[in-house]
Amino acid sequence: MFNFIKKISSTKPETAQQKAARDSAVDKVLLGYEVEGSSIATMVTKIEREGDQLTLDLRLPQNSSPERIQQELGQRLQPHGINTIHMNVRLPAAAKGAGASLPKTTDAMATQATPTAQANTNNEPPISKAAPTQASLTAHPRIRHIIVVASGKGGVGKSTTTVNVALALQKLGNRVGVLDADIYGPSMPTMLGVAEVKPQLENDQFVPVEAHGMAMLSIGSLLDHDNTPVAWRGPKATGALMQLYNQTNWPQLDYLVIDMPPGTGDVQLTLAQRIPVTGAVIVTTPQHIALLDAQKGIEMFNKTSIPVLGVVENMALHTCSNCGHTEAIFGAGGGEQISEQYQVPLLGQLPLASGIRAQVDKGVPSVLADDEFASYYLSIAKNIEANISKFAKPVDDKRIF
Ligand SMILES: Nc1ncnc2c1ncn2[C@@H]1O[C@H](COP(=O)(O)OP(=O)(O)OP(=O)(O)O)[C@@H](O)[C@H]1O
Repeated sequence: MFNFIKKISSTKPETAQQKAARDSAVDKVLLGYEVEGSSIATMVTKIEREGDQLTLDLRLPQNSSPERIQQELGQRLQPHGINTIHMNVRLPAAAKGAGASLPKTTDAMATQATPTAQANTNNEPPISKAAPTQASLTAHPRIRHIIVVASGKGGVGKSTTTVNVALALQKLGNRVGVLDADIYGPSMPTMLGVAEVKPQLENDQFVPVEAHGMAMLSIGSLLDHDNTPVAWRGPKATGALMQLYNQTNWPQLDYLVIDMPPGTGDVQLTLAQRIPVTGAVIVTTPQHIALLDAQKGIEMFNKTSIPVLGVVENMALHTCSNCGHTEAIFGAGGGEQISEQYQVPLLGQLPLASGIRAQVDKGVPSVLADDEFASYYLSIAKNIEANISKFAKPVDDKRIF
């Protein structure tokens, strides 16, 4: 694409600690800097830093001004020790003129305060859209449906639901894969009892781990023990997740179920823009605050044109194992209320039961154990299957992974 960048090595080598601190500061600046209402972090396709030199490959929206962005980013990054920013910019077709009309680089640079910034325009055919949209994405050639399981709030039982629903879909006769994209707390390997198994690499492609007949890959397998999830925020996290999706030798699957990180931040938004998702399942508890966050999740999926397949209300009721009394510990009717408000199906309500927790802790989720809770997850899986075909995406057979 753009030719450019001569790397100038920084004078003093950084310690690992300084490097992590500076990388994290850069990520924060990128996350906080918005271009036309979206964080620029969602537009970064490649990021490299060597000392005080930062190189960014960017896909910018049509009406953005690369020059202004360089300058403003430069001002924000200079306090964090970045003195030169190299920007490789791709603009959509209609904005080709805008790119071409950049002031002559040398003059512009001469008038800029340090840090200096260099933009390179692209000789390749420009992409036709500013940011990918769901409508522009075609299905993975070997994966029929991709379902993302999301929650607005952490700790509501999203991963427990993901693993059991995936196993239930398999029990219904489907070939199923699971992608654990929860950078803040990857738990699939433990819940599936394969925490010790590392994925292999074959011809630069990950080979998913076999877990009870499912193909499983977790972001957790890429994190070192001393690499805190915080260091994976922003562009790095998105890049790692896209790598897991793109550079994995996924077998032929009817469903790939993705356990998303909780919340509605940039990582979720980027995934929503780049992975061809058939639909989203939102997990919530009946708690007021969890419901508010679930609403945000639904709205994010609506904005990114991802169909919401439905809502799962987890920890809906608790039955006391001693006296048999049933109580709505986290409130009642929240899932129904959301499903009515947003006109999305209520896929199921799960009880708060120590048995559900105990089974995932053992690495043998309820559906595998075929315990008294398995039928709840099977019913949710059946509800998903009942409607999914109407949201299927067109297949692109030419795509090579
Ligand atoms: N229905 C349930 N009954 C009892 N315990 C449950 C239920 N669902 C989940 N849990 C337990 O609640 C805890 C949180 O669940 P889980 O890790 O699935 O949530 P999460 O939303 O994925 O969390 P995070 O956002 O941290 O990834 C776990 O200990 C899990 O075993």
